Order: sequence, then structure tokens, then C-alpha cells
Amino acid sequence: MCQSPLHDFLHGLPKCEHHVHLEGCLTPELIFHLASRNDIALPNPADNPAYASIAALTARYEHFTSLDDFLAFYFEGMAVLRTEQDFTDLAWSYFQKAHADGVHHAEVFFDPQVHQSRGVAYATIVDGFSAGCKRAETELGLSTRLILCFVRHLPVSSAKEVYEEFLAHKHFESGVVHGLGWSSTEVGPPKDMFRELYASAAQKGVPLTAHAGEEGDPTYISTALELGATRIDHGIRLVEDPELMQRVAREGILLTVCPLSNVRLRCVKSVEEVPIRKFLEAGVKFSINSDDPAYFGGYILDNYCAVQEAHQLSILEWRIIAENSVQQSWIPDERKAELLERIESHVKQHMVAAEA
Ligand SMILES: Nc1ncnc2[nH]cnc12
Ligand SMILES: [Zn+2]
Repeated sequence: MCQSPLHDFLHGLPKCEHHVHLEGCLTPELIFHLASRNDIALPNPADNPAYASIAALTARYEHFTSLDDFLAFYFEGMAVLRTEQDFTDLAWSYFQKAHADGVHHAEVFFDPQVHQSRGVAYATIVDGFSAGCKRAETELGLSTRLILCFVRHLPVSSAKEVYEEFLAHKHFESGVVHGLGWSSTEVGPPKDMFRELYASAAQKGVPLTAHAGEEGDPTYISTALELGATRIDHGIRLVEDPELMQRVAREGILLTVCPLSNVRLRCVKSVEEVPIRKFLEAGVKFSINSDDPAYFGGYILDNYCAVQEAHQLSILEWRIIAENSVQQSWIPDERKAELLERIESHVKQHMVAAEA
């Protein structure tokens, strides 16, 4: 538990999570468990000592040197996911933790291309994750949204194939998959590699987001916006371009910031360096998220607490963050009103208790 006097307030504050990869919720325990259940050989510890035990794998996660160093483990780990039940179990394990941390609404990413390249069918992945989402809605009262991510380390032709499956299954029309994003390696592949796919999706009214400005400079953010993204995942390097920052603030574009991820992947030296205050002062809307909690040492509440310890925000500032998270969620107005009311009541309760 964090030492901040605001810990209980932050725990109870109704939260929306907009940036969490379901595959990034695969803990070392679950990797070893599913490898055994599916009779899948993990990498040989003689070649990679990180796979010697659950403890060794957990310890290795504390020393990522970059986004790509992490991604190698992330893609290797998810090879244990094979059956619809595996995908459901993974999603359900995340939603239980999120619920315990005070999350009321979760928009979750998944990377179908990576599973398909191992021979897992698109329907197995989506049906499995979707069953986990339904269970969270029914049993935990969460609202959920699935966001399909194209990955930047595979050819565009592979993204095109998954996009065609998404269209053929009518997953947007039915609401099974709510929106599209892109993720994986940032610097290297062409910034606008998904131009054609995003143009097609935007024309159909599909909500679009994109990982940008995590390791890459602000031109990755402006390119994502040019291609039709209305939300930016990470985006911390936006502070390097004041004009673009003004535009992002003016247009109400949400940044989905992930402080513990930024530290683990060495985008910043510490949470103090995540430009939380600069964003607040510039009127840039952002939410605080966990990204890949099984790999980065913390779920959403740990990220909220880390921000509080580093930046000492006031109750009013937290209220603004929580309200912006609701306002920029991809949910109907009635759900927004319900969550905003809960935030108001939580803040009032805290004020009364503080005055007593
Ligand atoms: N932090 C991150 N950046 C880019 N792609 C990712 N996929 C999973 N986590 C990611
Ligand atoms: Zn991410």
C-alpha cells in the first residue's frame, strides 16, 4: 500500500481505464500455468535463464532496457494462449483486479495478429475475450470495450487480413469490438503505415486511437492525428511541441498516460518526469492507466498512487482527472452521467470526512 494520505481516497475514486493490453495482464504465474495446461514448451532456460522459474521471470521484468526489449518477452509470453477459455480466463483475471482497484469502466486492447501468426483463429481470440468482458459486466457491474490493435512490427498485409476479419464478422456493428488502435514498436516502421486502414475505418465511423509519443518524437503524435486517431496512447513526448500541445488541449484529445510503464521502459527516469503538471496546466485531458500491469509492477491504483507520491495533486486536480476520464470514454451519455455522479459523491464524502 502506498504511504500517501490520499491512498483511501484514490482507491475509492471511480476510475476509467483506457490503456491496458489484455496480453499485458499475463502474469508469470499464468504463463507457467497455461504452458502446462496447453502442453506448450516455454523457452529453454539454458538459452534464456529468465524462464528458469516464475521468480526468475518476475525478476527479469524489473530490468527492461527499452520498449523493444519488453516486447520480446510480451510476444513470447502470449504464446501460451491457445483456446477460447485461455483468453476468457486472462480477461477475467484482469477485470477482477481492476474492479478491486475501483475501475468502473475499462477499454481494453488486444493484438489478434500475433495470435493468428501462431495459428489461433480470429474468432477464438475475440469470442474468448468477449466472454471475459460479458462476465465482468454481469458479475462486477463494469462497462467494458474491446479495442483491436494493429501491430507495427508485422507487415501491413497482416493488419489488412485482421481488419477484413473484423469487417466480415461485423464486430463493429454488433459492438463486440468497439474501436481500433495500433501498438508495438514505435520508432522504425513508417509512421503512417496504417494510413489506408485508418481511412477506411474512419469512413465507417469506427473510433480510432494510436500508441504515439511514447519513445517517438511529437511527429508520431501529429501523424496519428492526421490519420484519424481521436485519442493518443501515451503521448508523453507531446510536451516537446507546445503548438501541438495547444491543439491537443483545444480539441479535447485524450492522452492515455501510463506512468509505471514509462519508468520500466526507460522513457523517463522516474514518475516525477512524467509531465502530469504540464498537461494539467495546459488543459490537456489525460487518464492514468496501467498498460501491461503484469510486466510493469502495478495495476491502475499503483499508477494513481505513484502519480500522487511524485506530483502531490490536490483533491480538485484528481477530480478533474477522474471527470475527464469519464467524459472522454467511449460510452453513452447516460453511463457518463452515472459515473460523474459517483465521482461527485465520492469527492463530497471525502471532504466531509476531512472536515470532521
Ligand atoms: N507500452 C507499449 N507500447 C507499445 N506497444 C505495446 N504493446 C504492449 N505494450 C505496449
Ligand atoms: Zn500500450
